[in-house]
Amino acid sequence: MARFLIVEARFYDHLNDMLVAGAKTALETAGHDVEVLTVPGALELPGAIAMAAECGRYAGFVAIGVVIRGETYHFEIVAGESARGIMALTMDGIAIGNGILTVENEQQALVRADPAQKDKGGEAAKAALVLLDLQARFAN
Ligand SMILES: Nc1c(NC[C@H](O)[C@H](O)[C@H](O)CO)[nH]c(=O)[nH]c1=O
Ligand SMILES: CC(=O)[C@@H](O)COP(=O)(O)O
Repeated sequence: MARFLIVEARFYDHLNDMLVAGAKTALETAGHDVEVLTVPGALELPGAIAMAAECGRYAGFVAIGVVIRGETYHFEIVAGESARGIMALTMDGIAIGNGILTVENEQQALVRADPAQKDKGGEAAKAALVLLDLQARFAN
């Protein structure tokens, strides 16, 4: 049993609730403990995970967020930089599943967030579990 931290960027409440529920179910079904931390937006996710990783309390992380394209270049910044930051932490050996949706509209997000449909929160949690297994396999 390990302790996981779900870090959610709470930008769209109803979509977040579904993504977090899917992630929680996947982790708890696998027998792990879960805590949830909330940050304002997807750009805060990598920094928050980096800070939490420092304390050594968590075996792995799931980043949850929703970025919906607007009218400006902001979408590219938020979508690209949040993914880049999480990938950098992953390359440092931290077990993180990326559950940040980057979509054109709310309908696309709903289908992907819903645990009964694409369940991207659960998918991200399962990715974190795989990375945690790999950490153990390659530890010496
Ligand atoms: N537009 C979206 C954002 N933008 C906010 C940023 O993530 C950040 O919180 C702000 O720039 C302050 O640093 N965040 C999302 O999660 N989703 C969006 O669609
Ligand atoms: C992430 C986005 O594109 C969006 O939330 C911001 O919208 P806008 O580009 O219309 O300011």
